[in-house]
Amino acid sequence: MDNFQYLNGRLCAEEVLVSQIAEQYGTPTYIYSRDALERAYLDYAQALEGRDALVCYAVKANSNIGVLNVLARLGAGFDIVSIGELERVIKAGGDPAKVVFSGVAKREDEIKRALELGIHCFNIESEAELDRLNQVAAELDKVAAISLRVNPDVDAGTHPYISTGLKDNKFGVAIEDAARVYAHAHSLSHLDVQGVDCHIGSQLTEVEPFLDALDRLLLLIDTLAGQGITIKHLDLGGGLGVCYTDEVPPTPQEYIAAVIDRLGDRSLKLIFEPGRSIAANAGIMITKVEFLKCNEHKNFAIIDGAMNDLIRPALYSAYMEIVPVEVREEGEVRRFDLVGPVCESGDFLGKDRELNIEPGDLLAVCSAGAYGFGMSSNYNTRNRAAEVMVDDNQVHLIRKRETIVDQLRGEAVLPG
Ligand SMILES: Cc1ncc(COP(=O)(O)O)c(C=O)c1O
Ligand SMILES: N[C@@H](CCCC[NH3+])C(=O)O
Repeated sequence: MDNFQYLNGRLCAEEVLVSQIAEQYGTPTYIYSRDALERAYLDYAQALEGRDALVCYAVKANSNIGVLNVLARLGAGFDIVSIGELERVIKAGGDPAKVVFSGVAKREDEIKRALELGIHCFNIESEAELDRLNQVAAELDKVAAISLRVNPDVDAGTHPYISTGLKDNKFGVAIEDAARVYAHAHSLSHLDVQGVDCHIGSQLTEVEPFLDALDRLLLLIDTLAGQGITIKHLDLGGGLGVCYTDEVPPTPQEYIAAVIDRLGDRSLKLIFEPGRSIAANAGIMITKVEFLKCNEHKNFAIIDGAMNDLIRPALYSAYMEIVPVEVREEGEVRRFDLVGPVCESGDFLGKDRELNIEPGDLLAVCSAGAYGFGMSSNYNTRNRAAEVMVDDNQVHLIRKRETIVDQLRGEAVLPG
């Protein structure tokens, strides 16, 4: 969180006081740092310099078009999982020729639009999806570049909800079926087999599971070569973790160096789909303490940010660091559960946090740039938060706070 630091006890986003941003834009608000986003992307791009490679930022991590635009300007590619994400990429100035399309159930209309826009590759997750793509491509008289997402049955050692590379998970084609499915893909007239793809999970803090998966994919690539199918690119998905508490994940440089080392003299184009490791530490979410509610068992700090704004703690029991925006000189540190206004006992952003706070104080939830706003909802008819980006000490509103009028647009009562 280098771009969010204290100066004389006051939290700054770059050199802008976070309290000033709160005053201008209200709370809860997501604050992103352009510099942090750029540096995180460049960590990948620079580690791959001199190689045929593509860094496809996983749009789902943070799909704000201001965020996408910052990355597009650096030449990023994008990993999408819906046509909505592709439209965002286009609106943000991204290049469709650098887009890979993941996801287990691409609809015909989504495939059609992606083919018309000329994306780089479809990451296909089942045989049925291969046939669907071939049929839509034939109707449009196009040839679709594909890679198969292979499920290598590797334990990513992460939360079960964000583990994707095990036999039990819905994702990809089982590695033992892959050679047969590739042969089928190769036989289809409107498909061009280009790559092999996998994504074994998110928030990985060790390099070994990635390398285990890589070893299995390399074996598959050699088997396919024996079948006369030449694989040109290797897409290892996303998944590199960040530090939320005390995790020490490998850096992108370390991870990529280990991958390149494993490739030997194979001349494969490399594709990565990082989401969290680009966006998480580029953002915080700020919220205000409304009330303190203390009884003999517990102290609750009731805040104006809730599970609808940031669902990671409620959904995965994820730990997110929460810090005061202005450090109090006086008063006492007490232990609080930080709970929101939503009518659910699971509505908390943090538990048992030692803080010196009073009503009206501002708090910042750290590392909230990924899977924060993008997973927010209108539950309890709450309006979605505002999003701002700090750039060169300027604060830009990149999504205005939603209003109830915005929310009700499109809803209707029955006639009569
Ligand atoms: C196919 C695919 N690629 C990339 C990502 C991005 O993962 P992460 O944010 O962990 O880098 C995901 C999400 O886990 C994914 O499902
Ligand atoms: N949404 C998850 C990660 C899942 C990534 C998508 N496959 C999180 O907040 O940690």
